[in-house]
Amino acid sequence: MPETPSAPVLLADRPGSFPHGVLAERHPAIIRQVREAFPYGPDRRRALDALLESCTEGVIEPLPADAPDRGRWLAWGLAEYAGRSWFEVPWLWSESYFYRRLLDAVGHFGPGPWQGVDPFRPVKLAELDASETDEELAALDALEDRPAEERAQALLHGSLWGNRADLGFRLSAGGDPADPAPGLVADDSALLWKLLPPSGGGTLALVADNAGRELVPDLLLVSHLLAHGHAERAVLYVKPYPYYVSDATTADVVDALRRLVRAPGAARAHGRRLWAAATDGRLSIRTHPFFCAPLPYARMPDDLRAEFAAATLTVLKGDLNYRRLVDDRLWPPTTPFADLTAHFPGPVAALRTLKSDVVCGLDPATVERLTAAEQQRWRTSGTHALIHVRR
Ligand SMILES: O=P(O)(O)OC[C@@]1(O)O[C@H](CO)[C@@H](O)[C@@H]1O
Repeated sequence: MPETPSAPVLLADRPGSFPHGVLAERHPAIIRQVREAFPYGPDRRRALDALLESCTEGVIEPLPADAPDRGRWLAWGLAEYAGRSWFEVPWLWSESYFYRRLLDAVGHFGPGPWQGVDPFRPVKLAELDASETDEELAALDALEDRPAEERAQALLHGSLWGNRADLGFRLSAGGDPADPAPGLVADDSALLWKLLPPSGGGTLALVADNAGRELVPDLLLVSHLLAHGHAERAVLYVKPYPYYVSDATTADVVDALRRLVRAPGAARAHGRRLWAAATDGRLSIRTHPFFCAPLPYARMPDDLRAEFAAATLTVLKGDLNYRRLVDDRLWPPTTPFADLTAHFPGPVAALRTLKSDVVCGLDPATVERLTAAEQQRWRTSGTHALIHVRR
């Protein structure tokens, strides 16, 4: 296979660019949101103010000498980047490290009263308990009398668009026959179903993204795939600690399962099936430090590589996982997904709404249509999505 020519690493050094806006506006807003969401004492508030100063006017600070994962972060690049501007190192690196520093500021790693407290729990619970979630779960009942194949496709789209926190169970029927799933810029779902056929058995690895209204449809998809034999086992990978505001942890999986079990109708049946699958081992929850690493998946450690190699298909959810899977560079959008994921062990799929600049695997006509209609906005507006699969 010809070597894929490289492309520039995405940086946040250009005011007006999307990455710059995330660091310069979104991160300060997140610090303020967290600071107001909890009755933190003066020490934590001072630490949050110091982080605000660092990430807007200052430089990347090292972790405290007693940080439990200091060695890991030094191996991930902290020795090289400490002392430099947040805006001049790879955007993926500085964005990811911001969340590690935020957890430090709120005392998440302890020791102390805030050890283990998720600073994003209020926003996660608000979303999970929102009335929209009730409506979206009620939509499941209308699915029940549809053919299994149609339910599978609708739940796949529910998981895909859940990444936009818009759970709309998009039935493939209805809509414009010419474009049954508006907003999809690439759709390899036919290959996904070839890799996960009904009664195919095997193991699905699903690398989750956000909690709440993305994790619920992810779990519903897993429930269907297990119930209809598309997979004999499912492994749900979540983050080892709170990350990127809404990324799912084990606590969030439990909250989502409880939300399903206490819902009426088909949602409750899914919840009970998933709870049983988790207790008998058909559904495992796993995590790994690398899911909070500021690095592309091409650099994953061997133990995680071996787990994915053993899966029939690994599905990575969301924008951040996509950026890490294909490497956060400004690739030509028509660069083949298979080329950029040749490093990944075993068949791999990405279900992602486009919320940042990186994209690949699009056909030229699609790029031309999108650019003519929206210049470059289609890359970051969250109104488009893709299903990429490489066998
Ligand atoms: O992985 P998710 O949750 O889909 O999205 C995460 C993310 O898109 O949010 C930020 C701004 O949208 C990006 O920097 C980052 O990639």
